[in-house]
Amino acid sequence: MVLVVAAALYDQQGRVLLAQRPEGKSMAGLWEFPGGKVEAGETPEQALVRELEEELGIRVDENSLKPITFASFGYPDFHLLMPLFGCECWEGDLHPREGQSFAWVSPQDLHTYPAPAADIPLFDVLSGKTSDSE
Ligand SMILES: Nc1nc2c([nH]c(=O)n2[C@@H]2O[C@H](COP(=O)(O)OP(=O)(O)OP(=O)(O)O)[C@@H](O)[C@H]2O)c(=O)[nH]1
Repeated sequence: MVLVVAAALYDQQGRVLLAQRPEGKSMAGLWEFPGGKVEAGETPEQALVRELEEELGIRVDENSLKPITFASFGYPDFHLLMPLFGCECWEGDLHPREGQSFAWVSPQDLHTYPAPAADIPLFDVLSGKTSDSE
């Protein structure tokens, strides 16, 4: 099982940041939440603060990370467990430090972006979609 932690960064219009996985990585071209694997000895919050600095060049206080939901998804080669934290404040401007493209997306439009299968239930949560409303 692989523990990955991810962030839904919100701008002032309530849009969410998606990043496109660059060429050369697994699942290249798909849009996902910034984040990455939790390393040995890290809490999920510490890992997310580190990843956001490494990937986007922003500084986030752990206290600004609010748990939203999680993904638990079986890929053919590993099982992903991924808590998703919301974050509305950070320091610094976003820079694609790993060559990613960025998109600020209204929650109801998240489904129009091709994404890893594990993310689809997370898009449902963020857009307020329930099984009753399908
Ligand atoms: N950051 C992030 N990773 C996700 C999301 N959804 C999802 O399935 N993943 C998967 O979780 C893993 C995160 O790994 P990572 O981003 O730290 O590492 P990486 O690019 O080096 O991955 P790789 O070793 O698979 O190439 C990847 O397999 C990625 O495809 C998501 O929304 N955000």
